[in-house]
Amino acid sequence: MIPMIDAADLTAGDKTAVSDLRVAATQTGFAVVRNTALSAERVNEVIDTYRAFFRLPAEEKARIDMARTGANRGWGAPGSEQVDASANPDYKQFFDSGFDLPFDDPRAGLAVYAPSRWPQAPDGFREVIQRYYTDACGVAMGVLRGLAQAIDAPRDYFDGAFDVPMALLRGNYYPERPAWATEKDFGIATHTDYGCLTLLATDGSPGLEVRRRGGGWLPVSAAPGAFIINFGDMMETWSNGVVRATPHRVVGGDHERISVPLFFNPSSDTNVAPIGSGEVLLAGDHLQARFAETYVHLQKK
Ligand SMILES: O=C(O)CCC(=O)C(=O)O
Ligand SMILES: [Fe+2]
Repeated sequence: MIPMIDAADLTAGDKTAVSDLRVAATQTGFAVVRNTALSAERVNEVIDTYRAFFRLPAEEKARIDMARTGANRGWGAPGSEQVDASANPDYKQFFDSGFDLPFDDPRAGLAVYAPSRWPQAPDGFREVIQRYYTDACGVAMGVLRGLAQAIDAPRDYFDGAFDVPMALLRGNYYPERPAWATEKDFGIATHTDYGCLTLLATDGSPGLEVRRRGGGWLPVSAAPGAFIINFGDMMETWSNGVVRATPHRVVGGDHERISVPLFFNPSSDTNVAPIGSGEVLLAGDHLQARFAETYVHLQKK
């Protein structure tokens, strides 16, 4: 069973909400969070906005193809991400945007803070996506405060680490599963997320499957307005394995599907080495290493 958590209860420190989040973080790996500051209307607007972008001709999207850059901002064409080395590159396409650094920030040269690349169409795309980015980061921070409490740390434990978040907002577009797809082809192949917390909105249709600890796959879906959350590799490392990163995938089926993950990651100079280990592992290096493994254009050949 995937826990269902009320965000307002979590903010209030409600015991049940906190203990449900503890179960999600340490056992099931996934939860559904509802009653956040983001309404179903807002999420539908974002999904419709991404859909209008994905419907543009490929030549148009190619003008902001991330493959021509050394970073991961803009359009990711089908086949541009390979999250599992034993599977083929994913057949999904996607659009990634990131945190807007002030222009004089000394971190401006880092790929993890690369400037977003915006399409000329559809109208209003940038405004809708940036507004959602800001508000989704707020919702994610609220979940992290609950997580801190759930793992017996002070509620503000993570706050200082996320003031310049390497947060990446993605729109995923899965077409109908292609007729040519083999058992090595996926919408997105089996993977764990790379960062700390993923806040996932979807169009409500099924497709996501979560690996059960005992084996097998559990379908998880949530209507727009509810969010699927899970934890990534960085949080697993940082928490000394207390919080777990859980593998998941989308095989794809007979319908198109849009999902919108916010990958919520701390500032690049955060030490995410296991707490108490005395080691140093910078969040920026951790994240960049995972990007270099999985984005085809960043893979070392
Ligand atoms: O589309 C989904 O439901 C999951 C997407 C996902 O796992 C990802 O983008 O990391
Ligand atoms: Fe994922």
